[in-house]
Amino acid sequence: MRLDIDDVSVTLGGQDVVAEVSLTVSSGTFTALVGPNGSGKSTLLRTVYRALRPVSGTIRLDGRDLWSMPAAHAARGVGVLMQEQHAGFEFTVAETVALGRTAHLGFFDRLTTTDRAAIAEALDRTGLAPYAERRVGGLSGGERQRVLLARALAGRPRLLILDEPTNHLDVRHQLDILELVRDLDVTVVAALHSLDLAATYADTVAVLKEGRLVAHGPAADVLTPTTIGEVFQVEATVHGVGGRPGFVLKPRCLCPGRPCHWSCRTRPEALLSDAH
Ligand SMILES: Nc1ncnc2c1ncn2[C@@H]1O[C@H](COP(=O)(O)OP(=O)(O)OP(=O)(O)O)[C@@H](O)[C@H]1O
Repeated sequence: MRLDIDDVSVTLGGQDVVAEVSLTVSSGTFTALVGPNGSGKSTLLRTVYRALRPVSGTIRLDGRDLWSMPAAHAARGVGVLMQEQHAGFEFTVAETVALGRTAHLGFFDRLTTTDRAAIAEALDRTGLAPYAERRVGGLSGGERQRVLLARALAGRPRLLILDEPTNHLDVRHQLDILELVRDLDVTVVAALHSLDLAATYADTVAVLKEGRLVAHGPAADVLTPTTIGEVFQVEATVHGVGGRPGFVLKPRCLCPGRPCHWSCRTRPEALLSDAH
């Protein structure tokens, strides 16, 4: 599924949280969304799965306007793994993953053979088949994250929206989840904090700063020391890893000659005050 975000802006609490973002994600490709805390990544993703309506701009899925199509139709095509999403602790893993079929069912419909096959496939892909009858409440944070991914996959989406999918996961499971996602035959847009993971797994990287898209393209073109430095306020050294960039980062200190202070990085204006 091709995703076209065209000139999208979102205002929340009187602030422009996303401003005039245009981004095209080709069918079957993986785009990583990176940017500092509060740069608008989650907000932009929320507009793509119809949790938030932009104040202006359009979002199209395979050329069709997202907000003109029936909600159920949009939900069938788009799988979502949100940040800090709650999985009902009292449900079993299989029951939770089955909820991923909701958009395909009528109100009183029972699960069909197709639904059951999709659920089994999602459990299998995420390595959760042996956990199917366990209660979600008894799982670790990382295992719960995989359950939520399985739930998203059970809907057999053509576009997968992931907001920090590697949260709570150990390094091995971070790699596993991104390998899995990359190898799916779906379009993926994932907010990631790790530049290394973004560079390793994404076909393209989109960089947000203060709600604006400042760069989009292959990681090697986009994640340069200059761009990383300007966007994240860090000193970046970029080195090649198997044709993909890898990064060594250290804080950029703006208070030369004095011991560096947290506020120099978070509030440069504090440098001017006596309090610093
Ligand atoms: N309902 C709201 N009202 C006012 N401001 C909001 C609201 N929701 C989000 N914001 C603000 O919008 C900005 C962008 O938030 P968003 O969650 O999209 O950022 P993010 O890039 O995903 O951040 P993080 O990396 O910390 O998850 C933040 O400054 C946030 O405080």
